[in-house]
Amino acid sequence: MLEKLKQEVLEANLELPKKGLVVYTWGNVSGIDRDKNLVVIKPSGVKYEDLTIDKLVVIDLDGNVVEGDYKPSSDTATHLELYKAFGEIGGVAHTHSEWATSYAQAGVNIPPLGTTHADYFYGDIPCTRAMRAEEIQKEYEKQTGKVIIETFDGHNPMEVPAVLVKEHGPFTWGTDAHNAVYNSVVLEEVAKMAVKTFTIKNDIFAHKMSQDLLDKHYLRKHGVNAYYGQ
Ligand SMILES: O=C(CO)[C@@H](O)[C@@H](O)COP(=O)(O)O
Repeated sequence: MLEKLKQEVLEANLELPKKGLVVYTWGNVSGIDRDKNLVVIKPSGVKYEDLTIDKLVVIDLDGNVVEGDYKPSSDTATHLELYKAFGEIGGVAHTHSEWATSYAQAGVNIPPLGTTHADYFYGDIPCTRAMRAEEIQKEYEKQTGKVIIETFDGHNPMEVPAVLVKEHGPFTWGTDAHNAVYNSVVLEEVAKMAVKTFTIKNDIFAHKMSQDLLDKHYLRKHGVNAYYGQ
């Protein structure tokens, strides 16, 4: 069942160590079949070098395992909350990539400083609020998803397909599992450049890019009259 989606999710997961975004088992990727409302996700705690298609887990939107012999990722409930709230997304990725996680640990949004950011993210990449004790103690992973959704209240998740979960790390999403990982790669580069920019000169007022340039770069790629590429 879902062989094409499983292949996509396998390749997207394997892309994480290839791009240097995960160490050991510090991440996971999933993809959804919106017709069947089924999600394919990495099994929990399985090393990337041991990951094969038959180890992926198929779950329904309530988290019930429909197919697979392994336990799904411990972050499954977070992925499911995102799929339920953001109807247009087809894939979710989570990593502990160094630069983005450093922002998450500092509890600071990544502001748009230049066109690299603006080509993919139409504004700040937000950091969530800290999780409350009761959210940590009960249904922690589900509550993590809810805190992300709260952070995006009133904002289009496709315009900024990434979030920094405070004291934890980044989640990204996209049209499918590959696109979610692509956004993780871009997020990491943008986070690294932001740290370096502030290291050279620590002045947010000097660096925050103009709204005109942010509009130009985001909309020429993603707007109704986009003209970037072929
Ligand atoms: O966030 C964390 C740990 O802090 C997890 O995402 C990471 O260890 C991966 O967990 P899984 O192996 O997917 O269960």
